[in-house]
Amino acid sequence: MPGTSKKGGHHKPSTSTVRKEKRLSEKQELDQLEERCQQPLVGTDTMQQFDELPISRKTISGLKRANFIKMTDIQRKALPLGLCGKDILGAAKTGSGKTLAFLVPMIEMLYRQKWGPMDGLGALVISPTRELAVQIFEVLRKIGREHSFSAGLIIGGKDWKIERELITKMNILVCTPGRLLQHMDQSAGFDCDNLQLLVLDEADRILDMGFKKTVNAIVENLPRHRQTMLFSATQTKSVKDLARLSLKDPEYVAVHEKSEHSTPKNLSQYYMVVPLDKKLDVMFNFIKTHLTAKGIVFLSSCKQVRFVFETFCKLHPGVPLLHLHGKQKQQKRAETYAKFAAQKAAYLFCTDIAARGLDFAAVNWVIQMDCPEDPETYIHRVGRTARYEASGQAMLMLCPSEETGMVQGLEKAKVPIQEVKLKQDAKDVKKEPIQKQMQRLCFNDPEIKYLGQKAFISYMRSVYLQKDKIIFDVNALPAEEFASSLGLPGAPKIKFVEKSKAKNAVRGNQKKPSDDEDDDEDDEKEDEELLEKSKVKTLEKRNKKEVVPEDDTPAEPSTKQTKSKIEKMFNRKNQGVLADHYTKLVDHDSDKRSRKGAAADSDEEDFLTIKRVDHDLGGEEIPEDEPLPISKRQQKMSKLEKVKNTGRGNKLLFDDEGQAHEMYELEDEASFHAKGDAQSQQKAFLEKEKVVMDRADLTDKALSKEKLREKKAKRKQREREEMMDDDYSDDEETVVTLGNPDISGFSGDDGNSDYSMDEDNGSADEETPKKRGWWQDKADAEEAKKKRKVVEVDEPQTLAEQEALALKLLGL
Ligand SMILES: Nc1ncnc2c1ncn2[C@@H]1O[C@H](COP(=O)(O)OP(=O)(O)OP(=O)(O)O)[C@@H](O)[C@H]1O
Repeated sequence: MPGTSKKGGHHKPSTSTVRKEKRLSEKQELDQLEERCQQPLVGTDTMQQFDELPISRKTISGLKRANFIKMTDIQRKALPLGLCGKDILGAAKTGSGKTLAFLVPMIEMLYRQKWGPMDGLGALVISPTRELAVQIFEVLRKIGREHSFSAGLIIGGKDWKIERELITKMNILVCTPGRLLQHMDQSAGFDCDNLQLLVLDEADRILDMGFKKTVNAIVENLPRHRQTMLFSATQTKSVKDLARLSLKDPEYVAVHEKSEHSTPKNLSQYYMVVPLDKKLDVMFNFIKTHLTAKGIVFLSSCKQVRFVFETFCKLHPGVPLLHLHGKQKQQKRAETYAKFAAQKAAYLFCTDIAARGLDFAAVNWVIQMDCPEDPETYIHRVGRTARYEASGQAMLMLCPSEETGMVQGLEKAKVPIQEVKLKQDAKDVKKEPIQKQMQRLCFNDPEIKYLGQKAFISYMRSVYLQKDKIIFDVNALPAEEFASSLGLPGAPKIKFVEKSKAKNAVRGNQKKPSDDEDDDEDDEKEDEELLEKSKVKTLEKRNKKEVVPEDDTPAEPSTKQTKSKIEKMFNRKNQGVLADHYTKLVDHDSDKRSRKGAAADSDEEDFLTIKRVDHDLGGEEIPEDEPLPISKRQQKMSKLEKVKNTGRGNKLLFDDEGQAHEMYELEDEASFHAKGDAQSQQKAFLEKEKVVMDRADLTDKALSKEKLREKKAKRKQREREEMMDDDYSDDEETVVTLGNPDISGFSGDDGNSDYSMDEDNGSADEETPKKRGWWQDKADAEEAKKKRKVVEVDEPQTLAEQEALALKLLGL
């Protein structure tokens, strides 16, 4: 009988029967799920496990395999609503499991709607950072492993062309706002008209000013009729925000709102008042005394992160150090993320790019070297530890001027934090191992010094640009001491500090600037002015080809005369390099150019510049009373200038006797005529030259042939490599991961689902080796491969061959 085989008298059902049964049970399940989801929610509060909810077997199995059995509070509250298609505003503490609270309803909604390859994009998850997007995508891969949707990760930093092609074939996208909008604008064929569900993770961040325009533009491209979910540990309740997302009667799910604290209960939080110039010392000592810990250290700018990371690495604390910030290339960021996740003991220096959502296992400490801009940022930063049921510790370093304002803010935000005192010996001026070493590093390596100067400036700028002027007072900071602590011979002069001082002097003893609207406007105007002025100044400087002097001169003229010996030596030693560095230091335009390039594929740069619009400082002024030091570079340039002005040189040829001759000397007439008449001489010359030219022509042709051959070989090699890459593209963290096992055929995971296009292919597809699906690990794929054992034989020709084949198939 076709389709059946006989072995030991046992009847095996045919493949089509198995498929029919499977289809039927799937249909029954879908009907039941749909019915349960339509019913009013009763008793869901008491449910403990995922499998008590109307969730498909496939998802439950994915959840189980990832060890998700019991629901967390936010999941218990949000899942029933999400599964019923409600719009949700979800708020719960960091590390409480919000990711599953939106991913499960998302997968289920598409499953219940029998979403297929031809339906296009069904669900969209937007994350503020690439790292968080990757993380969400990984969870989706885990729990959705048994579903057959195609899913893609769109975060920039990868091949645009490939992304553009694949994005049109995805059912689910996890992305960062900038890159998504770019595709909406530029990728023909990418449309979201069918979108059913939109999720904004870390919604308050995505909706804040930095992403405002991008998000508005994205939302304009989405259908109004859809389900929308917003999640964050610090949720937005702004009616305006919700209106622009067109939420329909959203359910506000805030599980920890009534709890006493806004941070995880297993988190111990401390703050320490540390003078600005002692922070590096304290941090380095902390690392040295916690060598077996895993910690995340937050600083306020990329430049500080780089400086502290580079210098600490050179000081060899005895534990791996890593750094993560928005100006790194995507690949580097991904590598750092993976490395830190895998380390048991390590310290990661980072900006707020890592403040939200990142879920590194077993982080013991979160240390905030720089004060966060507000309590929300504090809550997200410390939330990188004490996740789920783990415990953790957090330390906040506050400058004396920041203490009162910040501690009050934290209290208001229900953050339980206690003060620890800095040990007296750390305050002791004589004990400054880091400062001495920093000086040495800066002295020996101009790059480090340059980084130090940039770090200094960017820190001062970040404080200056902070909104909350009660906490952040740039004039209260000990600039000179801070510069010394970085190893710099003096504080780079910064104009905005001067300006701010002057402003305060005018204000006299009036109360400190508050963060009300007017003040903000004032600040913004002032920032814009500064930016414009310094742009003009930088341009003027560049036009004049001015050499910018070494600007280590302290801000105060009195200290200018007392240049230390070390400083003078340093200046001499690194004069050339420094002149170059200083050009870089004031060349903010070029900085911006490079930043522009980076920002093109760096979303978080967008938001990091919101309140911190990158203002040029314009403060690197040339002291009028000092002669300009001339760098080697400039000396060289002036030499060139001199040579230029001396007019064109003459080319001379020297004969065997050493006599100089002009390149073209006129022959005397007699010797010219002695060689024959002019015409025959011309003919002979032309013939001779033709031989030379022909020979050269031949060599050129051979050379170009050789080059063409090489080019062709290289192209072929590249094509071969690309083909190999295509075959294994889902081995690596790609921008777009093929969510479907076979994008061109769109076959389902087992080819049996109701909406699988090739379900009638019978057993033929069983014999075709399948590509590894996006939900499968390598090991899984290998296992599946082993299971699909196929006996390969040549067509039997004789009776004996047919018998042999029959025995082989019967396993005898
Ligand atoms: N039901 C569950 N059972 C076991 N572990 C869970 C469960 N839900 C989530 N987790 C784990 O808890 C950790 C935190 O989850 P998740 O990253 O979703 O938190 P979050 O609320 O989004 O945090 P954040 O606000 O920082 O983004 C993760 O490691 C996740 O694997």
